[in-house]
Formats: sequence, C-alpha cells, structure tokens
Amino acid sequence: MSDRIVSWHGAPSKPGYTPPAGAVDAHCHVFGPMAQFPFSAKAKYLPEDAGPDKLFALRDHLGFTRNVIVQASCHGTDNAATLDAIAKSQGKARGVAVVDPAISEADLAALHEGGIRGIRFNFLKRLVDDAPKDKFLEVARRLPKGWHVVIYFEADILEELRPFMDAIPVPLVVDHMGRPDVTQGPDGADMKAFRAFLESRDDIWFKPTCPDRLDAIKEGGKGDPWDAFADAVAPLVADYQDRVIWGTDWPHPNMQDEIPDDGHIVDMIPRIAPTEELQRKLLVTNPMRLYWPEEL
Ligand SMILES: O=C(O)/C=C(\CC(=O)C(=O)O)C(=O)O
Repeated sequence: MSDRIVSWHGAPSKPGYTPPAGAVDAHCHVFGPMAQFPFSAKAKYLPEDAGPDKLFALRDHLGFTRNVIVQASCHGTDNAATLDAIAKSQGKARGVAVVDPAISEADLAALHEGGIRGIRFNFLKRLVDDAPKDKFLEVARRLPKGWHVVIYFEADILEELRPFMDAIPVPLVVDHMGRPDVTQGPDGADMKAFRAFLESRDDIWFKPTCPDRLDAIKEGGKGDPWDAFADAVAPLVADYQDRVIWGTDWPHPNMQDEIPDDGHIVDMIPRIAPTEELQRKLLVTNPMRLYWPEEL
C-alpha cells in the first residue's frame, strides 16, 4: 500500500457554470511525476503523481483555456516539474516559482524564459520550516521586470507580516485571501483586517479561492456547497474586482480528508462574482494583466 497521498477527485463533475473564452485557472500545481521530478527532502506531504497531462485534461473538462502553475511546497525550490508542465502547455501556462533567495540573476532570467512571472513566499508553518523575511526582501528587490510576489499566510499573522509586506517593492498577490475565517461573515474581524491591508496599497491582489479549505467541515465550516465562503467573499470580490484572480487549487494539497469536486469548485464562481463583467475580470482580464501582459 503506497503511503503517497491522493488529494484530488478521480472523476470531477462537469460544472454547471461555463467560464468565458480565455478563462485562466490562476492557482494550480503539478506533483511530479516523482520518477522524473523527485520531491523535496523537506516536503511535509508526499503526494501521488499529478502531472501536466492530468492538469490539462482537467482544464479542458472544466472549460478553462490557460493555467498559472504555482510551485507547491512538496517540490521545495526545485521548479523543474513546474517548468516542465509549462513547457508542455503549448503556451497556455505560465508559472510562479519558489526560489532560494540567493538565486543568481542568470537563473532568474532562465526562469523568466521558462514562463515564470513571479515568486512565492510561503509562511504556513505546516508546509515550510523557515521563511527568512530579510532574505526574501533581498530577492524581491531584484526580480525580473514585470514579476510579482505571491504570498501565502494565515490570518493570525497578517499584522505581524505587514512591515515585511509593506517593504516588498513589487505587486503582491495573496493566496486564498490570507485564509480568513469565513464563518465570521463578510464583516468579521479577519475580513476587516484583510480589507485594511488591501486599502494600504493599490497593488495588492488576491485570490478569492479555496472554499474547500476555508469552509471545510474540519475547519468548523459547512463543507460543499460552501455557503459561508460565498457569503463572506462575494462582497470582497465586488469591492476589489480589478485586483482578483481565481484558481481551482488542483490537486488540492492536503485535502485528502475532504476531497473537493472540481466541478463544484468552479460552480462557486457565479456565487462570488455574480455578473458577467465580474467573471470576465476575475477569470480573463486580471490574470492576463499579470501573466500575459504582452498579449493585451
Ligand atoms: O495549495 C495551496 O494553495 C495550499 C496548500 C498547499 C500549498 O500551498 C503548497 O503545498 O505549496 C495548503 O494549504 O496546504
């Protein structure tokens, strides 16, 4: 019996919602294949293979056109699997890397050539051992032109991270809204703190994503159809509609106990972005600005 984890649905349903032409799944990952792309010795989870063939089949099944592949912590700072998937996408994928802060200019340039357009700082203690803020700042100050920083943190350290994030000189994209407690509702303390952060700079973007994580039964939520998530997040998307991008988060790392149906994840889109204009910004215009600006 393999001790490797399967955290994704084997036969996701077809969503009722049809994304607009050119829609981007702007937060997803690839795992391995391990034989070709071994996982990091520091990985906190050991997944089964979830490679580009599965990712692109899901993209087509859900009605999306492009992917932004975000380096998952299980691959550490070896971005080879992410770069391989981008290379196999026929120009329909870009990526976000996790790098050693000492990375050379030449290696940053090579990542850009490989389709990378940002780096990710992960502050979740259950995923990474250390997050050296001073070294992160140093590399954030010398990124290739047009790159941004994707940042992943939990709501309880937002205030502690503010001085660090305020010092990052490129646009910030916050994964999963910094994981607010959505059961507090749209006017809860976590959402109020996140809104204050968004108001502090006009180049802070976020992903209104991961209803399966944030409204999970194990987190005190209700689970699918994730009503608390929809109620808490829709006003935020409306108020910051030019700074939001969306993703499935497939293959849903660490969700093996409450594996989401990706069709249901996609059907959350009209609940958090109820008009065609909002959906077009969330799924097409905004991710294209960040990842394919040369095509606008
Ligand atoms: O996939 C996500 O966005 C969320 C993750 C996993 C992750 O970030 C990673 O492994 O890099 C999580 O909360 O476990």
